[in-house]
Amino acid sequence: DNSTMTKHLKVLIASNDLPVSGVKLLQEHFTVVQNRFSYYGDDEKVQSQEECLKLVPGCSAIVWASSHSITDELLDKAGPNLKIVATASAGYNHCNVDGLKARGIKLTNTPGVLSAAVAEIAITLMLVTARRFTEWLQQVESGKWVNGLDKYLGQDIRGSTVGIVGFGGIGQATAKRLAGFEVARIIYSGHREKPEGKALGAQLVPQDDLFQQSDFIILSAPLTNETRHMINRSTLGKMKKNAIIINVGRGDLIDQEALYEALKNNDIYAAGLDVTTPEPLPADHKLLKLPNVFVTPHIGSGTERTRNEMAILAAKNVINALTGKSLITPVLP
Ligand SMILES: O=CC(=O)O
Repeated sequence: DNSTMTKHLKVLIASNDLPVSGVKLLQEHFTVVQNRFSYYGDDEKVQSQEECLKLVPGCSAIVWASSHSITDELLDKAGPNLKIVATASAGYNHCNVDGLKARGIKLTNTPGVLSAAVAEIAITLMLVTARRFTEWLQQVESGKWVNGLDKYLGQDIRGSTVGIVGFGGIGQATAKRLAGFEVARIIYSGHREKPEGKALGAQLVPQDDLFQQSDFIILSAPLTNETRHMINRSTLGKMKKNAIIINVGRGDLIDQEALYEALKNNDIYAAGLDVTTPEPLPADHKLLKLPNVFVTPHIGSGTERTRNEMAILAAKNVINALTGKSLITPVLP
């Protein structure tokens, strides 16, 4: 145990909601300062940002646990001690990679541990959109059921073609979970063939083919300049009338205005979104008025086990970085 060697190092936990398992692990090794305010939603956003700027000077590490952006101002305020930012998320589009790179600061994320939980939400959203839960739930709430044998019929996952955009950990975990659903085909798009594809019965196809052939299109790609608005008027125009889009990646993978039009005109069948632009999506947003949309509030990794594993992985990356060991899940080594 060399924790006495590191106790003088200060670590900022930049939000008040990191699972306590991660907080405790960090406290065993470092002097931990933690944001008292919530970074999710908007209520305490300004206080939370101010608190971070106040606490960060002299810190050797920051554990980031929100989808808000890491600003240059924050990194400058931290000063030369800052060695690593560990984000408790798989995505790192919000992490100011250029700013970290320019300052020689390491970055880690938490892929892998959350793949199963996010895949479960992808499957959930496939089921609830294919089976028209938005409409059914409205009927239950109003007490007026219209469940005649030929009414409000849904679609089967059985026999369908499922297209997965972004066949990394989450995409593969989703394919794995489809094994019992008797789908006809699993196809995926991306830069290269993945060695795991064969065992999962998944086949690499050009992205346009995926958009044209899929009954379900699952977005599990990271948000980059290349993937931003990959779902747009043009790609929506290639899709089948019964296509269902599931997004468990990032809201900005989709041009939401174009998606709204396609859903409203029934050019496609439905959308299941765990991520939106913005987050939170305002309660009166027009997307939420459509009968063929089901939205969840960015809960992909939200299970007890997964959030704990993410917190611990983030903490372990910090410990390794500050004790000269190699990072477990590096983005910027
Ligand atoms: O959105 C959640 C994540 O990137 O882990």
